[in-house]
Amino acid sequence: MPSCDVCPLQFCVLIRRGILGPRLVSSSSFPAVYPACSMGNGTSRLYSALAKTLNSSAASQHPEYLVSPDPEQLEPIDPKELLEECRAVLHTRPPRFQRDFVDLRTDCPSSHPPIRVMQWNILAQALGEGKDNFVQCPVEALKWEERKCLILEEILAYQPDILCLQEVDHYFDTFQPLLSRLGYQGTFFPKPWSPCLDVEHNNGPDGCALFFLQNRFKLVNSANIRLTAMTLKTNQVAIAQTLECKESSRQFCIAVTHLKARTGWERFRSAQGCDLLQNLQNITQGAKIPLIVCGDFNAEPTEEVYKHFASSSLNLNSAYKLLSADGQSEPPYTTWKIRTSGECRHTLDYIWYSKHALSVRSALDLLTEEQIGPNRLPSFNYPSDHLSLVCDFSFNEEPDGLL
Ligand SMILES: NC(=O)C1=CN([C@@H]2O[C@H](COP(=O)(O)OP(=O)(O)OC[C@H]3O[C@@H](n4cnc5c(N)ncnc54)[C@H](OP(=O)(O)O)[C@@H]3O)[C@@H](O)[C@H]2O)C=CC1
Ligand SMILES: [Mg+2]
Repeated sequence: MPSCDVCPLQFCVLIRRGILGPRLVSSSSFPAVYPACSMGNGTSRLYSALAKTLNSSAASQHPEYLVSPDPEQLEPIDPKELLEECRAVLHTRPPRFQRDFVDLRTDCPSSHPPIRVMQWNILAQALGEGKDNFVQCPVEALKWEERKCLILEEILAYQPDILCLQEVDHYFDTFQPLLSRLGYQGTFFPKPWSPCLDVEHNNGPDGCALFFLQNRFKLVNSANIRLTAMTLKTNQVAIAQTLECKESSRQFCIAVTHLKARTGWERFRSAQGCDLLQNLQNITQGAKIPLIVCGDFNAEPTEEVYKHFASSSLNLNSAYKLLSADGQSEPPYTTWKIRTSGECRHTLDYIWYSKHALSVRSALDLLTEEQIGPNRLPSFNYPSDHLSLVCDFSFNEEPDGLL
C-alpha cells in the first residue's frame, strides 16, 4: 500500500483505472529480495515482470511513474521461466511438497482435452499477518515477497485452465498482471467490508477471483453476486461465469464463492448457500448447462449448507469424495492450522460439479499429515492454511436432458 492518505477502497479504484500499477517498483529494490544469479535475456525480462510486483509500496515515492501503462506488462511470459524465477526467490526454503494426481478415469472416453480446475483459498496477506493468529507459523514464513512466489509456484506447477481463488488481496498488483501475461482472463469481486481493511498496512479488500485461459474458453456471461441471507445483503460474494470451450463449443457455468466463517453462523451459511443455488439455477436456466462450483464453504459436510448442495435439483456431486475408497466420503481435511484456540483441522473446501454432465478424470491428492508437519499450515513449505484442490473434468457424451 502507498503511504499516502488514500483509503484502501480508493486505492483499488486507482489501480483499476490503471493509474497505479506494478510498474512502480524501482529496480534498485530488487537485489534485496532476489539472489544474484546469471539470467538469459528471457529471464531478464521476467526479472522485471516479477520485480515489478514485488513491492507496491514504492508507489508514493515515484509519482512520475503514475502515467502510462508499461507496454512490457502486455508481453506474454513463458510459465517455465516464471517458475524458475519463483524457485530462485525461494532458494532458501525447503522444497515443495510432492502431490500426485489420482486417476479416477471412468469408462467414458473423451475426444477433447480435460478441463483442469483449481480451487484455492490462498490466505489474504493482511489476514495472515494481522488477524488469523497462526501461533506456530513464524512471521518470516508469511513475508509476501516469498509467499507470493509459493502461491505462483503452486499455480504454475499444476497449470489449471480455470483458477477459483478466495482471500485474494493482491489482485491488481500481482495476480491480474502476472496471470494475464500467462494467458488468463481474470475477474475480481471484493467483499463489501473485507476484514483486511481493519489491518494496518493492508493492501485493500480481499475477495474472490476467477481466472480462465483465454486460448481455451470464450466468456459468454459473467455475474458478480453479493450473497443474501434471509433477504439481507451479506458480506460474502460469488462470481459465476458461463464459458464456452473453444475445442468442443460446449458451454458450462463456473462459480467461485467464500461463505461466512466461524461457528455459530451455520444457519447464515445455509441461507447464503440457498441464495447461491438460486442464482445458479437462474444462470444455468435450471441446469440446462453443466455447472462447476468451487468454494471455501466454511462448512463441514455435516452442515446444512453442504446438504443443500448435495441434494439440490442441480444434480451436483462433490469431486473430492471420489478420492475415498467408497466414493462417498469427503477428505479428512482441506485446512489445518493452529490458532490460540488450538488445532483447527476441517474439511471446508469443495469442488461441486454436475454429476450427469461431467466426469472427474483425476484429482490432486491432498498433503499427508507427515508432509503438513507438527506446526501445520501455513509454513515455509506451503503458503496457505487451506490446501489447493485440483480436478480434471471432461464432458459426458450423454444428451443434455440428463444434466
Ligand atoms: N469496517 C467496517 O465497517 C466493517 C468491518 N467488518 C469487518 O469484517 C469482519 C467480518 O467479516 P466477515 O466477512 O463476516 O468475516 P468472516 O467471519 O467470514 O471471516 C473473515 C475471515 O476470517 C477468517 N477466520 C475464520 N475464523 C477465524 C478465527 N477464528 N480467527 C481469525 N480469523 C478467522 C476466515 O478465514 P477462513 O475462511 O479461511 O476460515 C475469513 O477469511 C469483522 O470482523 C470486521 O473486521 C465488518 C463489517 C463492517
Ligand atoms: Mg482464512
